[in-house]
Amino acid sequence: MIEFRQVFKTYGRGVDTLADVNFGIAAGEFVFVSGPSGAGKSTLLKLIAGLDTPSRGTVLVNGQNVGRLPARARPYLRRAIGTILQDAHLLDDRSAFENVLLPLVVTGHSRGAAVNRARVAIERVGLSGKENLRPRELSGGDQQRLAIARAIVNRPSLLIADEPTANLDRDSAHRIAAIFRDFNRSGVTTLLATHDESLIAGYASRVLFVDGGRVVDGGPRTPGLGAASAAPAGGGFAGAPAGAVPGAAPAAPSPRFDGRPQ
Ligand SMILES: Nc1ncnc2c1ncn2[C@@H]1O[C@H](COP(=O)(O)OP(=O)(O)OP(=O)(O)O)[C@@H](O)[C@H]1O
Repeated sequence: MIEFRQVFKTYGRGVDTLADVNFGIAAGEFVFVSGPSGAGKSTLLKLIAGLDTPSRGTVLVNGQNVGRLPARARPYLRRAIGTILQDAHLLDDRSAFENVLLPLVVTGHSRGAAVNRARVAIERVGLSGKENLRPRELSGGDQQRLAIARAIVNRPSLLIADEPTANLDRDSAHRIAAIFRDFNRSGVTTLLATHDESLIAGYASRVLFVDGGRVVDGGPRTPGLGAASAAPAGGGFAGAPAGAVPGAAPAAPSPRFDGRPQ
């Protein structure tokens, strides 16, 4: 589902934030992206989400070269990927419910269908009863739940979250991680960037370590969670040496992002 081939990312004339990065993630995997502050975890996620482009190399998502997508195709990519960035950008002049509704309105759903979907999303993240509160009236954990509901309301096949448990106490962090695990079990490929070793330790799943511009594939601890059973253990790249170019990831049926028929 995701493949990095000899990817470099350099900001300005500085050092390479990412240098010769190669890995693959199969549909259905649950993967942590770990590494020290400033290592390039956010950069990695932004390249996948099409929010930034590589300086060199190829980033493929569902077989499509994200860096080369024409501007008109980018909205389709964004809809297929639920993205939760560090700054959630929740809209404080709207209720929690309206925050979740908005992506559906933008994608042209009828009001009735949008309301139904938003209700389901709110329920799945455990925010029922808090729909009418403004984001600032929610706890940090509930704000993360809201950001997740907004990210999944368009039913993406891929969910990417950048430090979704930062600033949360341990219990809240683990409850948020459990929400991601549940989405993964329902078939959504999930990538979580985190510093939190205790979070990673609680899940027997694959870890990509980002450090010094390189990405080292920690491989799977055990076969992936939930829907990962649809993919080979570790997404087919188990045991690959760090930096090895993986084989083609098993392709999952997926929408094209360029709006053309499949
Ligand atoms: N838009 C940008 N312009 C210039 N430099 C950038 C930009 N985005 C990231 N960087 C630099 O790239 C490096 C990696 O940043 P990135 O945010 O990807 O790291 P991170 O691992 O996510 O860090 P953290 O865990 O602290 O969020 C840093 O040195 C950062 O200053």
